[in-house]
Amino acid sequence: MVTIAYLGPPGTFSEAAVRRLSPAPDEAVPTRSIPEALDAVRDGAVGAALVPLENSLEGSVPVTLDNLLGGPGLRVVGEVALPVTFALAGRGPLESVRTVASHPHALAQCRGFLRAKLPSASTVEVLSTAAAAQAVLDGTVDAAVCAPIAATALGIPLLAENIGDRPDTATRFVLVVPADTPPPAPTGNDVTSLAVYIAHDRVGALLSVLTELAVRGVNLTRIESRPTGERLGRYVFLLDCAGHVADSRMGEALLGLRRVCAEVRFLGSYPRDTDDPPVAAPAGLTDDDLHAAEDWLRGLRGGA
Ligand SMILES: O=C(O)C(=O)Cc1ccccc1
Repeated sequence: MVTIAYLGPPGTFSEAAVRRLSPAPDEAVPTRSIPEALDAVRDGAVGAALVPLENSLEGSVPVTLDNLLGGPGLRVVGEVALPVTFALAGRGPLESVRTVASHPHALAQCRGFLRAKLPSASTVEVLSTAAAAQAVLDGTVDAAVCAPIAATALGIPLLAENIGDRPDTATRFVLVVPADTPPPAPTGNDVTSLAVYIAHDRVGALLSVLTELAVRGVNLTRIESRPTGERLGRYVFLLDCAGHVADSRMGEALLGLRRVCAEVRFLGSYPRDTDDPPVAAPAGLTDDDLHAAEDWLRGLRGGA
């Protein structure tokens, strides 16, 4: 039985994402914070953690990225893309709300509503959307931005529904396990996540990273930088590349990156949670083209 830690308490979007993996009820373990969920994997207290990584509107969840990069011993083996809709829950009426609590990412995605409808309310950042609903129940804040189900479970009235700045946002969660776990088998629609430390004293260092991928026909699906924390001007680049470490093209690209970067950390290869097919490799850059070229070279060298 693999137990999965998630950002609790029950009623968070993280719990909804965990349920998509269908663990038995006692196999999903709520934690107070995202670092606690990841540390529970490092300590061996649970077999895996499912943590939010990025949102289609607000971008990355820095605490997840920084914890994955800052600490050793973790690997990504899966993802869940979850549509999220936000409600305002609290004791009404709406005009009497003075304080609104939620997870920072949820508050950020409802900025338009909060500015328009509650311009003089103060926002209070808490560890999760369900913790915000609990704070309403405890009487420490007037309202929470949370999933409708979190409010209903606690018997808190909904003051407004679908309050996100866009109706169609999705959050991407990643399934994280101990680093000595081998990657799952390739499916043909996979993603490989890397942390790349460029050679800072080289002009064009980032361009050479992108070139190593492009010339091998590896499609970059996400790139962002985070400060390394060493000093101003030092960044690590987080790349998501379409493909699996077992694919020939990806292997070639990794060999290239290893040669031009100060450090390359492999964070994992795992199936994409999408119905969209992968972008096809350009002509001449498929794995078959690569194998044909390898055969040709072997022939030149007098091999079989
Ligand atoms: O607080 C939650 O419910 C979470 O799971 C984190 C989160 C917050 C906002 C959008 C998606 C996930």
